[in-house]
Amino acid sequence: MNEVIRTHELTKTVKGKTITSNVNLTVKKGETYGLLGPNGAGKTTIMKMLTGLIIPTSGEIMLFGKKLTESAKDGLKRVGSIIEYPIFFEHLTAMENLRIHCEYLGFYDRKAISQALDMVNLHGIDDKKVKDFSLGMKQRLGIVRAMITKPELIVLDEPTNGLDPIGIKDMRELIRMLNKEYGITFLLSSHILGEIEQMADRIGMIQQGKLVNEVALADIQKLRTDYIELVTSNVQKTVYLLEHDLQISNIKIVKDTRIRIYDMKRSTSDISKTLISNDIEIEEIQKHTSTLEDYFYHQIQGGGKVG
Ligand SMILES: Nc1ncnc2c1ncn2[C@@H]1O[C@H](COP(=O)(O)OP(=O)(O)OP(=O)(O)O)[C@@H](O)[C@H]1O
Repeated sequence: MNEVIRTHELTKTVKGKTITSNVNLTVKKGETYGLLGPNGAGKTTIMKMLTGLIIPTSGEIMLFGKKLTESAKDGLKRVGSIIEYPIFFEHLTAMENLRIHCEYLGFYDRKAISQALDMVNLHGIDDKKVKDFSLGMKQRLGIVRAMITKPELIVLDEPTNGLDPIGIKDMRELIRMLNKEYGITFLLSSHILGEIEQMADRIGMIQQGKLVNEVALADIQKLRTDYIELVTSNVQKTVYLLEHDLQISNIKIVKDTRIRIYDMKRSTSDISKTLISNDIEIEEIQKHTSTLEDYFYHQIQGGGKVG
């Protein structure tokens, strides 16, 4: 089974308000999948449905190849999750919290707890109560708790939210390590593109409750292009000079006065010198790289799929 999650037309309505509609997403085994979308887009709601915390209004969830329903929740035993914030017994230590959790689940393995605490650098603080933990430590403890029963899928809602830069880096490294070394599949959410970019292999863009696009990061990166953009009032002569004097072939006129050069064999200074020596007035010339932001902006603004 190569698919861990597949949803079909997953929809949630609350009191007549549509929160998510017709979401068809697929999470493949071994990948880190990032749900990306602004606050209120519906990411948490999707994750709650996938982890059995709320029931979909309509649509279907396939978890490890089996349909997830109220009476068939077996697949959830293979899932660990932190949706919104992890809640602990604040007056107890990390170890005590984990023991209670494991006993509750009927999974008791003292060694596994100890190993898991080591893995996330939470050992050596045996006497410290959770109420004295930083948010980053609590998040890491939340992950330990989510993974202690050795799940195949971990669902994390905004795992870096509220963390300081070191906490964010630690969290990223922890997720990467668990994914690469233990083969755990991750479903994460974030409203920050840069975060998702650094953690996910594939991205599902959520906008107003809809899945706008699902794309592999590697595919977007292939689409990144460098170009030189120049602005001049004499477009015709400029294009002639670029083609004939500089042998540049891949040119696009984007507006009346704006030209994009995708053929990067000539530098901006070579181009400027040639044009100036031919009496062309250059209002602006600059090298650009299309970014991931450009891609997503285009998807949301120009894709026409939102709404
Ligand atoms: N039970 C509910 N009743 C009414 N509205 C709800 C309910 N649950 C969620 N919503 C609304 O649905 C929208 C989506 O919420 P959700 O928490 O899923 O978004 P999100 O993408 O996770 O955003 P955030 O990052 O802010 O948590 C929000 O406008 C929220 O207020």
